[in-house]
Amino acid sequence: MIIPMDLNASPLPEPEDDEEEIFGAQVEEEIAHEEHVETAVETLRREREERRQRLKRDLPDEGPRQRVVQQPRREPVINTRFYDKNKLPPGWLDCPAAGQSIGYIIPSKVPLGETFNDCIVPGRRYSLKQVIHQQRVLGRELGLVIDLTNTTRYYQPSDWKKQGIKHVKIACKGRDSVPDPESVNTFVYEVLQFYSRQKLAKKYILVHCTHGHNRTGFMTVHFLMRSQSMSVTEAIQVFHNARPPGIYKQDYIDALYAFYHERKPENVFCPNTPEWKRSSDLDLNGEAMPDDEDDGGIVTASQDNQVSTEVLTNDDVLGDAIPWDQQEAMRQFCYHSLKLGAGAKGMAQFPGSHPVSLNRENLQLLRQRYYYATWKADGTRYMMLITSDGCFLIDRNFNFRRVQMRFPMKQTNEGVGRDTHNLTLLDGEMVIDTLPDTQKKERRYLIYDLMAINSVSIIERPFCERWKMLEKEVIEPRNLERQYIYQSRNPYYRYDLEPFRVRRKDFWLLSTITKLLQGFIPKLSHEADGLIFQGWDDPYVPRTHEGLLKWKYPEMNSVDFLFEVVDENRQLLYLYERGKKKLMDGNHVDFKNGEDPSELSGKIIECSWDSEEQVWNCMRVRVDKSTPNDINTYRKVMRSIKDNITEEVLLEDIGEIVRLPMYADRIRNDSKAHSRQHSGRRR
Ligand SMILES: Nc1nc2c(ncn2[C@@H]2O[C@H](COP(=O)(O)OP(=O)(O)OP(=O)(O)O)[C@@H](O)[C@H]2O)c(=O)[nH]1
Repeated sequence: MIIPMDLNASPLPEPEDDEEEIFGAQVEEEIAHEEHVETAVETLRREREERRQRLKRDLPDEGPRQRVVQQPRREPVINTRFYDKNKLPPGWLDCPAAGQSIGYIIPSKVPLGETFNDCIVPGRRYSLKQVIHQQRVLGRELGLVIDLTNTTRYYQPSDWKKQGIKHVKIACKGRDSVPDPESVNTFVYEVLQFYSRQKLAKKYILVHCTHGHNRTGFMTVHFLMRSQSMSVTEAIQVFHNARPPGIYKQDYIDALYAFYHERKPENVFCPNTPEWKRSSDLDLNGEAMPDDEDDGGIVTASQDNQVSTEVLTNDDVLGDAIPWDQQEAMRQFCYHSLKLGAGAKGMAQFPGSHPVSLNRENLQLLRQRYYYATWKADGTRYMMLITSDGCFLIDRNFNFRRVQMRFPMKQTNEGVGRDTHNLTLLDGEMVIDTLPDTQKKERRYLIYDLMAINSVSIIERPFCERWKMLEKEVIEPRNLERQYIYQSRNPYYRYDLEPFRVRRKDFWLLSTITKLLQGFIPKLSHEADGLIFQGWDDPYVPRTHEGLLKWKYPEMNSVDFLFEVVDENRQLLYLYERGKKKLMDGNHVDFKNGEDPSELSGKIIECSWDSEEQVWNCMRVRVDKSTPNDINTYRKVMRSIKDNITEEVLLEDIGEIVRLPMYADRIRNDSKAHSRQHSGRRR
């Protein structure tokens, strides 16, 4: 999306005199005992003022200000509970009102309601009405205000609405932390939605925190990063130009580089704290007093920046939450790409293709169609949607979460084109690899299918074509850019800081299945629980795909039950039948790993069948699933258990299959093509 830049707009006029302002202050809930509080506040204020005067007298002019910038901030000496509800935010008065527009975003300090008038002389007021008026003078109509302050005391949001302006509150603590990723996602979504809805009349978005620098800058930079091809340095500079000195908290700047996996260039410096902020309020140590909501202490940069000591598990929740509406729109895109028609709002189910268990009957399919095999990676299933403003993992519950990844487009001959993929839909398994040399654990997304590329559905194309496109269009451009990062559009990007690695899954000719089973799988650096047989010419079939076959090691054939414990520790096992719970009478589970059954009541448990004891064994709790298997899946698993296709039987059968003429010819051709490709790569 291209957002017109309006960086040369003229500076704003000074705030005008008060024109009968319309706000009443909102009384903060926590100030319950007003009289007591006001006396305490008065005393504290007087004491602080005395200390400030003393410091001003005793210290040379620049002394304390230097220390403000260089020393780590200490805890405030005043209990913030005693803040006067009409106290001006420190530095607010001298802080410039608003910056120049960045596209349609106008960064601003918080406008204050009329209850603040006693503290502000006419001529220095900046109320909601004045904001609207000032922007009108500059030819801008406001349509949306995004309020990032962490309080409701500054003005009444309903006053914006009375003027026909939408108000969105995204409360962000300014102290001790950068805005959290979910708030950032909400901000970017709100702005994008606002842009996309107003086709003709372009209205502007006022974004404010308390002073319109750090939180406002942080959010604006995120928006620029996701809506345009920019580096973090460029985006920070754009904000700096529009609202000097821009973001002036070092940790906010570091968090932005960390979030977008970019190396910070050596010549990037954090601006000094502006004069209006430094001289506003000083505490006993000569440091700037924090506002109750804004400013302050030690900021934690994104976790990517820190050395991680976490233990990786397949059940970890990956990525950041995003607004529900955004998920709903992306669900519809998936349904559309998979040609499923529109899913009922809020009711859509995970549409990914699902294999069926191999039995003696469907084993015959291998003789009728041309198949390849691959190991059945045992991690967590995710589809992935890459869009220009982010990359989203889609779990089995059809929930979307954002992960910070980069998927560049293939370079055209002209070397121009869009920078990254937009609306490309993939399918795969997230596994945890243990690196053989160091035993270090690393997450890897093994992609095995490509269903849409840049918004074009390709599900009807044969699998072999989709799989080749996956390599050419998605994997190769990433690898190339990674290799030649210094020549890329963003030489500061660091793929090694992404939350997981990415690879295309390999598929093996059926003639090499013994090697796959006995040589390759045992050496894999992640778990595998069987094989997948993939029809080489098959389309992508959403939901159950009767032609996509899974073979599991016999002891790993499993069913996911909904488990419940009722009175007197009676176990109940449920499956689903036409979307409703179905009690599986006569089934019983053993908990050989010492789990307490009563604690698992209400959970989905994955069980394998012990044919000697005629009982189910609980293997694990499926935290990634909210519904049990369907009765039909259960029947297929039971059939596969009964048919008992052992490794031996399987290898024997496939040995026969690959001698069939249809296989023999294609295998010969494919082998030649593979070796040509490999020798081409080696050259
Ligand atoms: N289609 C396909 N699926 C694979 C592949 N490798 C691993 N899988 C996984 O195999 C799963 C299907 O096997 P099941 O045994 O039915 O599923 P599960 O592992 O118990 O988990 P559920 O998906 O919850 O049923 C898919 O959902 C994928 O997560 C692959 O190469 N192709």
